[in-house]
Amino acid sequence: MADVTRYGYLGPEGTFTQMALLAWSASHDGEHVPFGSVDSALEALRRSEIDAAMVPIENSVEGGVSATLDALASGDPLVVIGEVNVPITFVLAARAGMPRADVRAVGTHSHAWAQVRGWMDANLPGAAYVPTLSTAAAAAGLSSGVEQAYDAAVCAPVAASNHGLEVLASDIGDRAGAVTRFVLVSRPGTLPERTGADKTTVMLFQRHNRAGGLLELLEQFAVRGINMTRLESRPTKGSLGSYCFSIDFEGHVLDERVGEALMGLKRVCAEVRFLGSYPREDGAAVDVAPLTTDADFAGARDWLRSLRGS
Ligand SMILES: O=C(O)C(=O)Cc1ccccc1
Repeated sequence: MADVTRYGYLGPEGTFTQMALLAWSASHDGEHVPFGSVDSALEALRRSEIDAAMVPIENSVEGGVSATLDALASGDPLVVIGEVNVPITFVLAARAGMPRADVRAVGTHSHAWAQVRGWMDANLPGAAYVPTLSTAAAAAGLSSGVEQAYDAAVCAPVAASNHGLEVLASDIGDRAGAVTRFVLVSRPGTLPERTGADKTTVMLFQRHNRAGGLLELLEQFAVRGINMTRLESRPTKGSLGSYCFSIDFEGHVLDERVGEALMGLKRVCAEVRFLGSYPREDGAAVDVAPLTTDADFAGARDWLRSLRGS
């Protein structure tokens, strides 16, 4: 019997991360294994207990998901092999019979809370926020029969119905059209094919904190016509004021211009963590700038070789 791919995800059932994995598995078979946190899923992946893990990486309202960016920045290397964008809608749910006006504390994931704060201020001012490991964990807590520190949950509609909760308000996100981007992470050794519509993710550690230091990193992309799609700084956690940069950019490690940019970064950075090249979910082909095609780079390399007589 062929081995079954084991996909971990931030669970339990009913999380937005599970929705991303279900979207992925429409075209990829496998077994789905829930984990209580992003860290525990990625650690299980590092220990080879699962083959890949679906985790949230950024959303259109709150920006980067620090737990994921930090877990990818240290520890044994992992690589992104795919991405899934999920439209997010939140409901406020509680045990049957709980009047909305009586809600005193709301349990949810920090990223969900950040996206409904405006609605909460306007509709339940004074309600306390109780952080939970995921939106679905907040819903599960209410139906568990165990006393919770909150009396309502912000979660996906499916999590409310899975747990027999009553929806007190729908579509409570502050921004219509909010989208979260999830990535499927695996161990190095799996390099998805180049499609011409790819992204690459890296984590860059600066050698020196000095004037123009960040510019020195960014110009490695600019001079090779590479467009960045996400740039975030994260503390290295070594000392106050010391940062590393998490960057997504268009292109695949097999593209000549990307290879040259990575070599430039390797020269000027203290450390370059390659976090994978993978197809864009939207399939939008990279717009290759003039004079940065594979042929342009190969031509220049052949010319140098001829000067060197090799
Ligand atoms: O808690 C969840 O359901 C998650 O999958 C994490 C999350 C939370 C809020 C928005 C997007 C993802």
